[in-house]
Amino acid sequence: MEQHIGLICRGINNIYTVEEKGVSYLCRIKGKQLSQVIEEYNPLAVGDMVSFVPTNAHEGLILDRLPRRNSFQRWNTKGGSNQTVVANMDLIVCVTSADTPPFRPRFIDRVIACCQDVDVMIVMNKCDFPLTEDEYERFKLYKTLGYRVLGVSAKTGENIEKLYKELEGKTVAFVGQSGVGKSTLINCLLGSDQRTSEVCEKYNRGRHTTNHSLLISGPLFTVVDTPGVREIQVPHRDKATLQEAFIEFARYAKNCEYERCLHQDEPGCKVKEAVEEDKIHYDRYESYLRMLASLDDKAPLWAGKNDRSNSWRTRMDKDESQEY
Ligand SMILES: Nc1nc2c(ncn2[C@@H]2O[C@H](COP(=O)(O)OP(=O)(O)OP(=O)(O)O)[C@@H](O)[C@H]2O)c(=O)[nH]1
Ligand SMILES: [Zn+2]
Repeated sequence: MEQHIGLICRGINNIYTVEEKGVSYLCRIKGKQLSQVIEEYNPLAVGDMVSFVPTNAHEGLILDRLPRRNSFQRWNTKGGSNQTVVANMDLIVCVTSADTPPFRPRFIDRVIACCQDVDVMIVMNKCDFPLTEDEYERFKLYKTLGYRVLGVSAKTGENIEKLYKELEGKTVAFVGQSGVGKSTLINCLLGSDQRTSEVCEKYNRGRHTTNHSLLISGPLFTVVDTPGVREIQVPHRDKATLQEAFIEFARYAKNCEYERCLHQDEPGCKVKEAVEEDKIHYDRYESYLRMLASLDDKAPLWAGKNDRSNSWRTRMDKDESQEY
């Protein structure tokens, strides 16, 4: 059988929509498991390229996942493993909102830490609501740190044109807390209500909540709408790599006394010193420490830890809801 290469546009209950040259196939994984992927919550994510064989004009079987260029991963508490939300993007757009839900900078910090080798841009939606001075300062900090930031309103149309320009020619994923307006913004940018109408028809309800990722090809850019989450946790990984998500640490970290300093309580830590001297924003440091602590609780199920009890699960669930 002839092998084809396609792009995963959607995955629901182990059935994946794979697109090749404008033709869609509904595919399952051949043999139910991809041989090379064992340690992850989900073997495939939207944005993955796969090899597959069509079984008829509309269906097929997935054989392999092609190597990923990058990914956006989070910790899946229930599954006790890392979950890839989306792969192979040119840009992750972290959508936040000025109000309802309120601005949560630590959520943004975690989104940044969930990006593996992919650029992130921070978009503040619902700018028709005012920010407090403190919130504004904390938002502006991302710009100072070198991130692209933009305030927009899907409701009034403010800066939508500018956002459009940022996305042109790219494949991007919108991620963020539930209710910040990801789907509304996408509809606004694509000039359609593709996402909302599709879900409304299917479930026959007015207000929709995105419950699975979907890749939508627009005329000038491609966008993935991801399900909103109430909380997000950074994936399990080597603790020493977490500081890569805090770019302002680097210039101080290189002078820390210990080579693998985690900037907690180590003597001669220059990062901590910089925090004390207000050279690093205290809230960002606090954000870092919380994420670092959360890594202690994460031992992936696949790492051979079979001693985890129900009390462990309960603790994790509680931690997640208390993360702010
Ligand atoms: N005031 C105001 N409301 C907005 C704006 N953008 C979206 N909303 C409203 O915010 C609510 C949530 O919007 P959604 O687009 O469903 O949010 P979402 O981020 O896709 O939510 P999930 O699907 O749960 O992830 C809706 O009632 C929108 O009408 C905005 O710019 N200003
Ligand atoms: Zn240090």
